[in-house]
Amino acid sequence: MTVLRAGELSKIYEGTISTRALDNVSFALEDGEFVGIMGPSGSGKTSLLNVLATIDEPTTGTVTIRGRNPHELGSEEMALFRRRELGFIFQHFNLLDTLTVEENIVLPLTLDGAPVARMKQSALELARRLGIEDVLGKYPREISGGQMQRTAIARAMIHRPSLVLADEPTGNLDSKASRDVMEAFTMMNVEEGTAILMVTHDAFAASFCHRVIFIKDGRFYNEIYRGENRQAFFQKIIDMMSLLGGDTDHLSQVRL
Ligand SMILES: Nc1ncnc2c1ncn2[C@@H]1O[C@H](COP(=O)(O)OP(=O)(O)OP(=O)(O)O)[C@@H](O)[C@H]1O
Repeated sequence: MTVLRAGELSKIYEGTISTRALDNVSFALEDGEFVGIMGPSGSGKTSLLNVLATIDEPTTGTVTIRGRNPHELGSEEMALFRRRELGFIFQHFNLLDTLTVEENIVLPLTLDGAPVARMKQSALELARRLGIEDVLGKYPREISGGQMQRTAIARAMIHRPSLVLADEPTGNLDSKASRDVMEAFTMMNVEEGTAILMVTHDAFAASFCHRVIFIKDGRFYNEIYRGENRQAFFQKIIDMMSLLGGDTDHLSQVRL
């Protein structure tokens, strides 16, 4: 079944000079797929993610998530839809500083009024699987970036959303923490069957995806599939990034 469909999406920002950030972008994500979006700086990746995440409206075109167009929902329905169907993971983790790791993880369930014992049990199970059970009682400022991002992953997973949208999830992490975080994404994808769409500049992170879609100047440019070998895929991604041009400072050092 199709989890997410982007149908001929265009986004124009009006201003003194109007900018066409997205130009007729179409693609679909099937159940359980893990897909990366890459492209040079300014190619429209964030605009695309914001439209898909219902944070922003497309100028034209449609977004369909599990057969429904969230942009057609009223604000209350939209809030519920986002909370139930979607998980979000950001570059800056977006954890609440005044809550412990455990409280951050169960936050979506708290909003739904779930029983405390069940929430604690779910948080513990997820924390074990993500290797963060030792820090459940700590505050975000007391843990590492990799642990913060795994906390954010646990929080996104606790609702068992059908789709997780991630924006540069390894953007603030060193290579060891990036690997842990990408392994956590893979666990969520394989064990829970969660479909993931991840925007990234990081070829290492992208090499964990099944497929990477490249965009340039707001348009679909190409897509490549992983196959069996992640190292070979990493090289193909690097080659495609050099072909695309644009900023290459984001090219991650080789860390297979
Ligand atoms: N709110 C806005 N108002 C006007 N123009 C915008 C706005 N947001 C983005 N743009 C423009 O739209 C284009 C696409 O930007 P976008 O942020 O989607 O690209 P990106 O691929 O995510 O870039 P980066 O990799 O640098 O984050 C750029 O030309 C940008 O300047």
